[in-house]
Amino acid sequence: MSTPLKIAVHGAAGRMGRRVVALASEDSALELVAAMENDQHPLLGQDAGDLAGVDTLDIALSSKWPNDADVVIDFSLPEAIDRCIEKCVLHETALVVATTGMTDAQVERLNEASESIPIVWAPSMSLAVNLSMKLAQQITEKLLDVPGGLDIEIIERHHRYKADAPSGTALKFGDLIAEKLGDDTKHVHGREGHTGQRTRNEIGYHAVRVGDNPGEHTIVFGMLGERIELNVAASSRDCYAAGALAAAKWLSDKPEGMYDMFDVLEM
Ligand SMILES: NC(=O)C1=CN([C@@H]2O[C@H](COP(=O)(O)OP(=O)(O)OC[C@H]3O[C@@H](n4cnc5c(N)ncnc54)[C@H](OP(=O)(O)O)[C@@H]3O)[C@@H](O)[C@H]2O)C=CC1
Ligand SMILES: O=C(O)C1=N[C@H](C(=O)O)C[C@H](O)C1
Repeated sequence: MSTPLKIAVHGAAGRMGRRVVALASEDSALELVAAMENDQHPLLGQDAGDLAGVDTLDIALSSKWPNDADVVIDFSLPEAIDRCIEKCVLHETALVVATTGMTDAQVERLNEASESIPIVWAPSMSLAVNLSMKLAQQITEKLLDVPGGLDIEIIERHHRYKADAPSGTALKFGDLIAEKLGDDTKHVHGREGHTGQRTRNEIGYHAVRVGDNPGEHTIVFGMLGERIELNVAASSRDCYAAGALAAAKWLSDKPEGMYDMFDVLEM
């Protein structure tokens, strides 16, 4: 039997962090070596397994950075990401970044970090979402010159607690579709008032926040006379947690560089 991969979870007491800890605890190829949170977190000191609703793992929630992790999996907040990047570079630890809503400056720092450590960065770790992204590109390509023109709108739905809008996934859907539409694509966020007619080259984004929805994206391809709606919806957070763990395993033998879930899933 080979040695388990040592993983640390950053944001371990969060909604996603707890699911990553829970799924990792069931996987003999993985060993949780640290569960990190901010230094003011009220649950510091509690066992990560207990918090995740699985067996006690003897790993206390802590703000201390581990020095024995092979891969850090980050599901935290933009406020927390800078320290995470710094520490991974310092300890030469591979990093899976799932956090969304980062600033351009943070993305730049992440790219710089990828010159010295391997990083997987994706706004959605879900297999179905990443597959849908490829399908959205194919549909766009096929419909580009449809008579009467093509209108693309992205509707995302998430739980009421989500802090960023639109979702990182919606933005990535938009960027990938824009690659097919052309350089003059305009990204339009919501509409209100006397907007005038829709222009040909825009992608509209609409963020819905309702109840406990773990994440749903609908890409509407509207034409004159018919429409396609590509819908991908999570029924639990485990699709993201499982994807992040697969990314950690995939990343463990990779050289420094920036990778995404298309690389992990070989799409
Ligand atoms: N790529 C993907 O597949 C997915 C990405 N996400 C993204 O992951 C992120 C987390 O989502 P979710 O779990 O729902 O959010 P939560 O708010 O439940 O979890 C974030 C956790 O990070 C903690 N945190 C805050 N500051 C720090 C710090 N300095 N160091 C360590 N941890 C810290 C928070 O603590 P506190 O409560 O004290 O603030 C909280 O426990 C979001 O950006 C979300 O969009 C979510 C799902 C899938
Ligand atoms: O905050 C969430 O919950 C999610 N965030 C990610 C995003 O912003 O794209 C991924 C997923 O949709 C769930």
